[in-house]
Amino acid sequence: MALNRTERAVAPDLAELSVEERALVEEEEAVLAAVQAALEARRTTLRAEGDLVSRLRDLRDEALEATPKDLPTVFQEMGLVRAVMERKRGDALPDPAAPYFAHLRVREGGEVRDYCLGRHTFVDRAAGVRVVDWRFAPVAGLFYRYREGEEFEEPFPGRVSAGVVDARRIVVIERGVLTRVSAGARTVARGGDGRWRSAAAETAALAGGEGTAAREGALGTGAGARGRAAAPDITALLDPEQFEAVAAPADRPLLVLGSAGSGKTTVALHRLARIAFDDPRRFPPGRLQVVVPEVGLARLAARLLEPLGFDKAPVRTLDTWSRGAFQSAFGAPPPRLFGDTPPLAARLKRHPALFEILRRRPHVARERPSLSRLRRELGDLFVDRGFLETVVKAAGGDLPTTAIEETVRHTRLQLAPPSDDLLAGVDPDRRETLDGKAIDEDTPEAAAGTLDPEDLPILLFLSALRGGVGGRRSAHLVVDEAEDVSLFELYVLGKHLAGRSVTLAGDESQQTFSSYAGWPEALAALGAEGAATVRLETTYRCPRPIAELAHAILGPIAPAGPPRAGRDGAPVSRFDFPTEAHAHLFLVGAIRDLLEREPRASAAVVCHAPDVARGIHRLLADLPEARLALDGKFTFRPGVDVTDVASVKGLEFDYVIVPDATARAYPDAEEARRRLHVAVTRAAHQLWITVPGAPSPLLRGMLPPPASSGPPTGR
Ligand SMILES: Nc1ncnc2c1ncn2[C@@H]1O[C@H](COP(=O)(O)OP(=O)(O)OP(=O)(O)O)[C@@H](O)[C@H]1O
Repeated sequence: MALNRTERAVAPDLAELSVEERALVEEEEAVLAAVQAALEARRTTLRAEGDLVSRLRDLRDEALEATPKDLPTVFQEMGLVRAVMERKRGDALPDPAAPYFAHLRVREGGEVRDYCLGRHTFVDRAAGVRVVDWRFAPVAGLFYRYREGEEFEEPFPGRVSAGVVDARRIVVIERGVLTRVSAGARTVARGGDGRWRSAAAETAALAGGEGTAAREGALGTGAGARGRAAAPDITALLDPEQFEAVAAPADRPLLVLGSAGSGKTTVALHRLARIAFDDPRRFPPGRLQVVVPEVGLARLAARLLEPLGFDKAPVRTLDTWSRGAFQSAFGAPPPRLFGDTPPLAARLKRHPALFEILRRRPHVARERPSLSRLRRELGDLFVDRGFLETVVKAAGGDLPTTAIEETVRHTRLQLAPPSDDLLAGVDPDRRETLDGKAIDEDTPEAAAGTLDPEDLPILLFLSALRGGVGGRRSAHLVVDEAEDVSLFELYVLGKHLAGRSVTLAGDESQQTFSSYAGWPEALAALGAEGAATVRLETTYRCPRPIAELAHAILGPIAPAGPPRAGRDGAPVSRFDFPTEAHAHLFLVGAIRDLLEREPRASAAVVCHAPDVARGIHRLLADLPEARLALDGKFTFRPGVDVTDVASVKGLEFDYVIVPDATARAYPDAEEARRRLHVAVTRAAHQLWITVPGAPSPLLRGMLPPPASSGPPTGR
């Protein structure tokens, strides 16, 4: 039987696709081939420029030895070579291994044009190739604002362009090879075997067949399996709402709100990149600043900024930033800090009530007070019971009265002279204990002569209030996870900003300190009143079952309205055990199994406290892919990070295990609700919860598995 033309033409790697899907892949492969050929041609020309450089060098040598008669000819040729070089020099070219991440085809009048969106601009008009930087306003506007098939009208330089979006595709190119194409709801991907499949078929193949993917009781959904095409570049995925926030005018402060995983960090960092692109003279890299509360998020933000063009990322944690600001303000590094502020004293020192009282306090000094005077003043306030009572009262029940005594006692210890001073005449050897430690280490006296980390922003605030700040000012500032940034910190950050170009991103449901005062108050402290506000509505990180559970965990403090999850996903699994030992053994087996099956996956065991993390990590210590990641020390490599809630804010993992959802770890209290909510919303694909002992009341509504079935074994 004779084959018709279409059947005969099917290449084996496209055989599993429908006719439309095949056409899609063939079209995108043609676009890629054209871009790569044009890039290769340009590179050849630039290589010739290398020849020109050596020719210029030779001509210089000739000029040194040339006779006066020959000299004009040599100079003339040097001039010619230089002119040719100037003409050929272009900006950095796109990387041929991944030259762009999206393709847009527009029809305007009778003319059809293809644009590829990438991180550099490269145009070869003769070849019809236009790779355009995503930050370039006119084309980006078309790509992010319109869907395939829609009519558009957008201002282009000097004209208004109107037409139809013929094609809008997101592509993944890995090592120069097209591996994924999405057009609207349709996605096709190239598997590890080189064959193209539709995305649904791809998932089933990776996870062992339809119906078994992401099944309850099995850890892993195939997200980290070998041979799976990479996910699209996040810059290609920005939704219209996110793009409007990214494109918001540079000089108006912007407040970005949204639930966990709705893209707040993504938007804030893309906005920074776009602002810097639009006006590089006003916003050079050295005058951009990103400040976040935690080390883990600082590391992540630096990684996210790399593809946006920032090799040396301007990211700092609040702690590092305030140390630097301290040095600028007082001309000296901060004094010795006490690492373990009693919790209630720490809460009081970060509380909005204290900020408000200090802000309103009349002060008579005309000039900026010295550091020692400010330290004395602060010390006096923190041992003044009357003053502290006013603060606690102003906190309206948010601070217990016991905070007063705890603060007074702790400050007294800090104000005492250090034992080094008292023991000045004593032989140094006798100032050590038997185990070689300083005589007051691990004793209450260790606080003597120290400040708390929480004191630095207060001192900076008091200093700024009375005489400005030192150091260079930023041209644009991003503050992420702003719900955990105190008003003192925001005030001082604001004073270090040259204008009003700032993005504040946060989610009040994720506050883990007592410092959150409300967004209007935060903006006022920062000096960013009148900010435009955008509330991102879609939860992208977590699939629906996790987003719904996270909402239920917040209970009475959840925002109104259920979360809008971007996609469906594996159900959340809960396993109950009589003891911690049983639970740990089970988890360790499941993790070992996962690492074998999905070596490219990232997983996190998010414990309520560091000592639980240390215990679980000991059971996995023989695996190089299992890392204890406390204090934000994440490497973002595949494998499993065993960590605690305090370290994971702002981060995400393919799979998350909460190993200790007990009533003791997560009681029915607002703080526990927020902490468990932060833990579960780190999961991008699947969430497991184990309960060793009495279950947390926050899991109400999430039924344990039927007793008869019991937890599955890890292997
Ligand atoms: N439009 C989008 N389409 C698909 N994925 C997106 C989109 N926007 C963001 N994401 C992805 O969602 C995840 C969460 O984004 P991001 O970290 O910016 O959210 P967030 O709101 O800052 O989260 P958190 O509140 O937990 O800090 C990231 O993996 C990001 O790449």
